[in-house]
Amino acid sequence: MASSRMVSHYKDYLYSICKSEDLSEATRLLEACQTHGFFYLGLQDFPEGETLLAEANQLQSLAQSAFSLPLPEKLRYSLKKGISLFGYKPAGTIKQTDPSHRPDRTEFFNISKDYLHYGTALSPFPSSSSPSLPTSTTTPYPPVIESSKSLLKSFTKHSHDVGMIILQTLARQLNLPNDQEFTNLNRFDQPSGDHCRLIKTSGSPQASSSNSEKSIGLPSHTDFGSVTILFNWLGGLQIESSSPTEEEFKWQWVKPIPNHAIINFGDAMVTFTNGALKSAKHRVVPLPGEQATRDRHSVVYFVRPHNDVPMKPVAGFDTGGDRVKAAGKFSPVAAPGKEQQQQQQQGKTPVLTAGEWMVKRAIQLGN
Ligand SMILES: O=C(O)CCC(=O)C(=O)O
Ligand SMILES: [Fe+2]
Repeated sequence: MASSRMVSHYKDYLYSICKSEDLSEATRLLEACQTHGFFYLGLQDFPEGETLLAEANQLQSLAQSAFSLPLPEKLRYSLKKGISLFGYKPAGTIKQTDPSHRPDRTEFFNISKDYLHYGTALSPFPSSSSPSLPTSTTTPYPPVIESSKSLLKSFTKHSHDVGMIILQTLARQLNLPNDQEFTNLNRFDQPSGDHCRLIKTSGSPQASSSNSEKSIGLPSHTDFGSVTILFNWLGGLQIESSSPTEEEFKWQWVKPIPNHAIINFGDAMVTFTNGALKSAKHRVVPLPGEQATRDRHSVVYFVRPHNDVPMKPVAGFDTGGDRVKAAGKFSPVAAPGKEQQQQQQQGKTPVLTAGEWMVKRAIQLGN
């Protein structure tokens, strides 16, 4: 993909970009975010980057152990659609976004940052939207995951830090009056949907033939948070081209590059910038060639706006006119409930909070 040239080195480059010492790299970062919504981030040769790479590798091993548990055991930790984003999702549950409604081959564990660091918040959803939610249980994850808590804590903190540097850099590049404009909406110490996701996409002996027609790795979707920091080791990820000339070029491969993270933006950033930044559609397809039968693991960290953040453009992008719908699918303007009607009567545009918005997006995506 064209953005493969857009390779930044963690801290060194990004901090220098923040200090405006490397304007050309910062400009390319902004361009990648406006066009592809994806870029690679080199993590080698810097202590902090090497640490994050090592943590991602260890989490890949953890994923292998966690997914090798028997299905009934994994199902004991299932996330509850529309109730909690966190927990286990079995394969075959996400069909809505695939045009042929093929079942997905991906299972994952969503592990809450708030649970890891603050011991709370199995649900990121504000109690007003879901009054009967449990907010914590003692063992929300299998023992193999629970016993890796310190690794998960470290990975989530380091990944969040990377996300904040990127957001600060973008705020500068977009000439926002305050370069903390985006980071202030994604604070680590606030209750949010931030989480680490461990993923397994199953290979299958028949994967390269007719079976591949009947299932898909992970259907086309946009992420709905702010920044996604993704580590994968096998191919299969594709993004929708920003300028497809012909149908066969509609999807572009995003191959893993050793020692790099893949960064992409989610729909929250589209909302905050009223469309100036892009959240690209992406999917995971059955692996090409000799990789076809191999199980594929990914490790992800999702930075999401904290629960009480209003989902509306930030100062500078709030033109007062029409608001862009993130991914063309879902407008963060609230459906007129009682509170929203009151706001409308007062001449205000009703706006969902990030917590409320994420419930709707999660249900829409089938998880
Ligand atoms: O596994 C991958 O490479 C992509 C995963 C992904 O897009 C997601 O979890 O949202
Ligand atoms: Fe994704």
